[in-house]
Amino acid sequence: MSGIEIRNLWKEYGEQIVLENVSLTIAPRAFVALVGPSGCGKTTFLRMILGQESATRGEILLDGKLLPKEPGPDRGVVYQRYSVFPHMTVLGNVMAGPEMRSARILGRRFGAARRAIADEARAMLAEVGLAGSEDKYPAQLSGGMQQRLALAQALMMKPRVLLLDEPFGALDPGIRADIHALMRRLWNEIEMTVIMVTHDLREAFTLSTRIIAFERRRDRPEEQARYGATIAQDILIWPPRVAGRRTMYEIDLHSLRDDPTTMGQFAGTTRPTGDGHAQTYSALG
Ligand SMILES: Nc1ncnc2c1ncn2[C@@H]1O[C@H](COP(=O)(O)OP(=O)(O)OP(=O)(O)O)[C@@H](O)[C@H]1O
Repeated sequence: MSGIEIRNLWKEYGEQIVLENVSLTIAPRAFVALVGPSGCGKTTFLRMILGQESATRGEILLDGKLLPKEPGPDRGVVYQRYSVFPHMTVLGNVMAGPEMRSARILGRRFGAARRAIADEARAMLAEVGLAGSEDKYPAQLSGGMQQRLALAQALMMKPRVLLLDEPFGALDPGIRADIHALMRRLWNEIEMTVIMVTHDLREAFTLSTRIIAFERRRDRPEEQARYGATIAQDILIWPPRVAGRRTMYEIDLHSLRDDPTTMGQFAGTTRPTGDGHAQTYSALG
């Protein structure tokens, strides 16, 4: 399981309030898209879940336990660019994380352990469509291939939460469609919760189970220091998507009733009414 609970989270940098009182429950295996205007704190929010930034106030819990203060293998991340090591081969990049972990546990890497990691890395590269590129360096790959590599590298650590910061933002539309299909397959197959920052609403609707929009409700310059961004919209994708179940007919809608991913706890959520139609609640009313 990998449910995330965010309780009354605030982030301030000096005088500037970036995030204001964000509370959110994310169900295990949800795919949440995070949208909002530039500078509203999406990356900051992701970095707090990753453990690269600490909250000024509030808590983040993963499966009911407070998140450790530093990044760990339970949380993987892919950025728009520069997620991979340029001086390592494709295979080396994918092996690096597990090798470091096994070196820490065993003191050094034994031949058999290393071979097992290499086998797993090759299988992962095949999974993301990079079989045959094992000996290349990242600079020899296209942008789409580099992002596939970054995904493979993150997934090798078997994260419970995968954080994506505009991972497909720099790709051409055709390549982006291919990698969307890959991303959807990986989310269906692997037990993980995904949180993705994107500027592309179409991408958000294509991939996610739920869209969270951050917005600064008061945005006059003199108010910026006193008010941060918070959740302005919480939109359920309808018909619902559930990881591992590809069609609506495989989804037991009644079992979803207590699932915040699909039922949405906040104003602005689109809820199924039970008769197959969606009902949208006003965001601010
Ligand atoms: N380390 C930092 N020190 C001070 N201010 C910061 C720091 N990191 C971010 N900020 C500020 O916090 C605000 C939110 O930044 P953030 O990058 O999280 O926004 P964003 O919504 O991801 O923006 P974009 O969509 O443009 O990537 C910005 O005003 C930014 O300048």
